[in-house]
Amino acid sequence: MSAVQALNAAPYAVELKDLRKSFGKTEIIRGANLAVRPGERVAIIGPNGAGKSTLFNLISGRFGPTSGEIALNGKRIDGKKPFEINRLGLARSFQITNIFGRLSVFENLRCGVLWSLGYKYSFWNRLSRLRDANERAEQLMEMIKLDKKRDTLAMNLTYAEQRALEIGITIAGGADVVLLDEPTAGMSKSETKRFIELIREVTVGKTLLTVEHDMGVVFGLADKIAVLVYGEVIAFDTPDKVRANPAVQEAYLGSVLAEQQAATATQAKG
Ligand SMILES: Nc1ncnc2c1ncn2[C@@H]1O[C@H](COP(=O)(O)OP(=O)(O)OP(=O)(O)O)[C@@H](O)[C@H]1O
Repeated sequence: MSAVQALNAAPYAVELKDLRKSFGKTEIIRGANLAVRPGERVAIIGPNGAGKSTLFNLISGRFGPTSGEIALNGKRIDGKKPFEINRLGLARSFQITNIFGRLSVFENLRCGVLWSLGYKYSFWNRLSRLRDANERAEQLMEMIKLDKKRDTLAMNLTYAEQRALEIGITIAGGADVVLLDEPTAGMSKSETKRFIELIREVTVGKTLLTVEHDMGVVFGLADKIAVLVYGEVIAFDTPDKVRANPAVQEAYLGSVLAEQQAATATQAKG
């Protein structure tokens, strides 16, 4: 079997089948289908209110679907709790930074590692003896390029460094599917560029799903783009094909690209 055949035979990393979610009488996710192969980097884009965050909440188990199926590496996960899904290999970071400000970079990462190993608070006084956790935290710190800030309290890091730390905590448990919600939101252009590079590096060999509004990030990071409009995936393809897709142009991308080009032109003039 060739490598390509083997990949095609492997179960999808994430698969959604006719997924639906209603809040009260309003159906927000309306029969979404998606099949993401292991190792793919996928950006989910779509207009405000299309249901992107809801989709993430369904995949990570924060909400249960009204109907339909979600599978992770071929195993059904719909209806499971977030921590169970996490143990099965899916990790998610949030738009709101989820770190301990009064702990150092190293301590934050070590907490992430220990959490993933299922340690309890009572073990924390023996932390220094947990050599595996320490080693893994050191490795993570190098991966996210914060090794020079090892003992800095998280609250004293820059915003971009805090977001990097958060990604380190997210991947601490070794999940092979990573969900990042607007990873570069609030960053400057140069920070964003560096951050995309960092995300690429730390997710090598992993499956990545991001929700993203910034088309620069989408086209710089994604192997494939899923376009969500009114709770349905209307296109799922490579960036070039999605860009050229008339249905996507009409429903979303045409106006967004025009807006972003206009904003860039205004900035250039100013
Ligand atoms: N817990 C909830 N209860 C009721 N309605 C909700 C809930 N969560 C989301 N919604 C509604 O679902 C719709 C989709 O919201 P969602 O946040 O998933 O969209 P989105 O595509 O992520 O939007 P944005 O790009 O603006 O972040 C919105 O109309 C929102 O008000």
